[in-house]
Amino acid sequence: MHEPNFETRSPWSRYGEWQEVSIIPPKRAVDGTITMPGSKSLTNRALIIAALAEGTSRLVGILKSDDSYWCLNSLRQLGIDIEVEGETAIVQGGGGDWPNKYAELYVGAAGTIARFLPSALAAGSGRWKMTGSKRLSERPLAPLLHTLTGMGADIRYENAEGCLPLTMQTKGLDGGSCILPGSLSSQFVSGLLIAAPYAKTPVTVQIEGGIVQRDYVEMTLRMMETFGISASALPDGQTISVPRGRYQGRSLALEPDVSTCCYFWALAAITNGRIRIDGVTVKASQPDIEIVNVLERMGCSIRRGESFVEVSGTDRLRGGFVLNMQKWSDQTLTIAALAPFADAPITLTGAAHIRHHECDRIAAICTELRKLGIRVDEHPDGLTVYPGRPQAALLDTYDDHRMAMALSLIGMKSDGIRIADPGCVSKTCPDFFDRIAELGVGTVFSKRREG
Ligand SMILES: O=C(O)C1=C[C@@H](OP(=O)(O)O)[C@@H](O)[C@H](O)C1
Ligand SMILES: C=C(OP(=O)(O)O)C(=O)O
Repeated sequence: MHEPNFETRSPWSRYGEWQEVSIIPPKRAVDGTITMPGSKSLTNRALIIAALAEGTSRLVGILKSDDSYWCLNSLRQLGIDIEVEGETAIVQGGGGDWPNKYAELYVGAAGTIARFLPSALAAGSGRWKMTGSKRLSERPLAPLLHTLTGMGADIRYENAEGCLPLTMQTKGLDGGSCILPGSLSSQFVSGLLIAAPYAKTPVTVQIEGGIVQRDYVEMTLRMMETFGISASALPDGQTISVPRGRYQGRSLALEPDVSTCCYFWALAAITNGRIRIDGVTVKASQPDIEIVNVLERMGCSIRRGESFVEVSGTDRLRGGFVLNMQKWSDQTLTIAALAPFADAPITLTGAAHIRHHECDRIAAICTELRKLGIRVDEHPDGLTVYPGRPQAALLDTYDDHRMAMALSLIGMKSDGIRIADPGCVSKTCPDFFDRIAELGVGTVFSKRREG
């Protein structure tokens, strides 16, 4: 079993004392109306932009999970005053510089912080050390950091060049034109855009090649606009220009986390139940909302309300299709977990970049599905999953919240599924197992860790 990196678990995490949870299929069809906390992606964008802004921001409906905790904590280390009252964060913006001129920043396992904060740091002046989990230190970051070096940041690497841990000495971003690759992660582009208004000259970002998960860049541009900065993109979307300016503090309500909603809609799909999530619509800015169209194609009934989305399942999910996951690849694991229960194979493509996420997600899901006796073909950019009846097994989660939540779905339909290291869900959904238990799924935690 994969040894978790417990340092990444924040005070907002749960279940850390348990080595395993058994998932027991619900006794009767799941039927519920629920709400979800705020989006991880929107929370961390809003926190960093509010910290850069002039004046006070009030962010309503933040996500309280490891990824947002380490973001908040890093901003506080930089001298930004942030108060959290329930699910609201009140941020006193620093106006584009950081009050503390030296800080040691630990960013956990969060790709969003590792890719969004360095540019924002480089826009100010000071010296900062940034460290993260072992896995985060292996994830791609070099293209962004090299761009920042080209714009004036002095970055020293403790181990491998272009990776965490690092120390940055900065005195403002020079600005100008830069080229960033789009195929590894959309977060490089988002990261540079967030800090771009504070550069000494306007910034133009040119995206090299196709970009994965483009909607997250659109989400960044919309959040910048909310705080008063309008960037402009050429019609092909590959070149984005950002004017100089200063964000202004704002009050805003964040959308619920659609990526987390997907596990609950999938729960309805797989158990032939019904889950309505209030406060979300199919017009959500997050790309994972595409799952409702796919569940519909698989035979589920969808109600697309003015202020809710409801999924009702079916007694046999339909398969027999190929899906390109490039635009919403966080849900590759969810669809792969549903696929054994479909009536024909499902092939997922376009997701080579998820080999660089919290784990090599393509290799990991293939390995775990095979442990269940499910036939899987692994491809460089995805996988094909064949219909089958999952056998009882203890499944590894690779310190990856999405592996844990997706594999749990299998236990909601099949007997004998045990999930290792349930605590890893706290990266984005710390109370995941309590939430499914409230809906009638059995959860039995076992093997208390020592010490
Ligand atoms: O910008 C964001 O908030 C995100 C972008 C995506 O990452 P990549 O573009 O690195 O794949 C996504 O997988 C991640 O969960 C959140
Ligand atoms: C890829 C993910 O996270 P991040 O890149 O933000 O760490 C995710 O949440 O699935």
